[in-house]
Amino acid sequence: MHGLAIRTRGLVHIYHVEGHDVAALSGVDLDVAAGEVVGLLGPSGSGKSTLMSLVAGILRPSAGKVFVGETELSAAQPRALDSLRATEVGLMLQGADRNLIPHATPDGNVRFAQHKARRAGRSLADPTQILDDLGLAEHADRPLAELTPGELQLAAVAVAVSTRPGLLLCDEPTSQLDHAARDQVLAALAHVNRTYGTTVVLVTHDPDVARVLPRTVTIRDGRIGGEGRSGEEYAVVTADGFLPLLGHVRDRLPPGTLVRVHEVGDHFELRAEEG
Ligand SMILES: Nc1ncnc2c1ncn2[C@@H]1O[C@H](COP(=O)(O)OP(=O)(O)OP(=O)(O)O)[C@@H](O)[C@H]1O
Repeated sequence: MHGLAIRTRGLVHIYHVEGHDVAALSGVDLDVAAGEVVGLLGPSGSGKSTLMSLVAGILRPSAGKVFVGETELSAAQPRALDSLRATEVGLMLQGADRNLIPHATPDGNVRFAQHKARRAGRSLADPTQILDDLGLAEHADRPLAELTPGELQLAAVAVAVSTRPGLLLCDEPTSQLDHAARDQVLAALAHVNRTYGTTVVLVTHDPDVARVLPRTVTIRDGRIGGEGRSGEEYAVVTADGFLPLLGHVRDRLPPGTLVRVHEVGDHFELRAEEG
């Protein structure tokens, strides 16, 4: 069991595009424990993919810190980031085909994905075993063109976990799949988490997927806008003491509203000033 924890502090990312800046993340404090399964939710453009790329070490933050396990990615040398990506962090991009070599079989894909780690002297699970674990034993040697979308996504999971990473990041792993295939992919991710202790973070837009996850984190406008625990929504106090309002409350308390915070026994009440 060797899951990796994630910790981000004051994470900011700004893209510079044709002379102007786009702030994709504006201060994200996120803790994911080793061995957790967490869903990242949020509207299109809220910063989910940017956060995944920062945690994967593909992008460097404009400010703030990202830790994966003991490694501070924001301060790591390019070579250390390369090695982390080749062995410790598995990344599944959106769309199975972006994670697979088209002319190789599932078995060939897993072998190729293991190549760098094997050359570095790591002892790795046999590709047959990995594909068997994910229910792809019968398809190991078939051309990808003969596989269903669900089987292709399972092959992408096999590739992403081929070096037994401590952290698996998946960008919309169940989009464009029918319900049966979606459930198979979720079961495969749960299996990887349970069996290897891998920490799993997945981006999803599917409310049915969000509902079955033990924890969800919602990104809104480049910040953590709320968290869900088994379907219940919570606001989260940030490291610097801000409390983002959840959607429906936000609609009723426009910017500039004066709010009193009353301590009433063991709980707090928010009271908006009239007028
Ligand atoms: N390579 C880039 N160059 C410039 N701006 C970008 C780039 N990637 C993302 N952005 C901008 O950063 C913001 C956050 O984008 P990001 O892709 O992280 O959001 P997202 O929540 O993953 O969206 P989606 O659900 O549509 O994938 C958006 O305003 C987006 O336009």
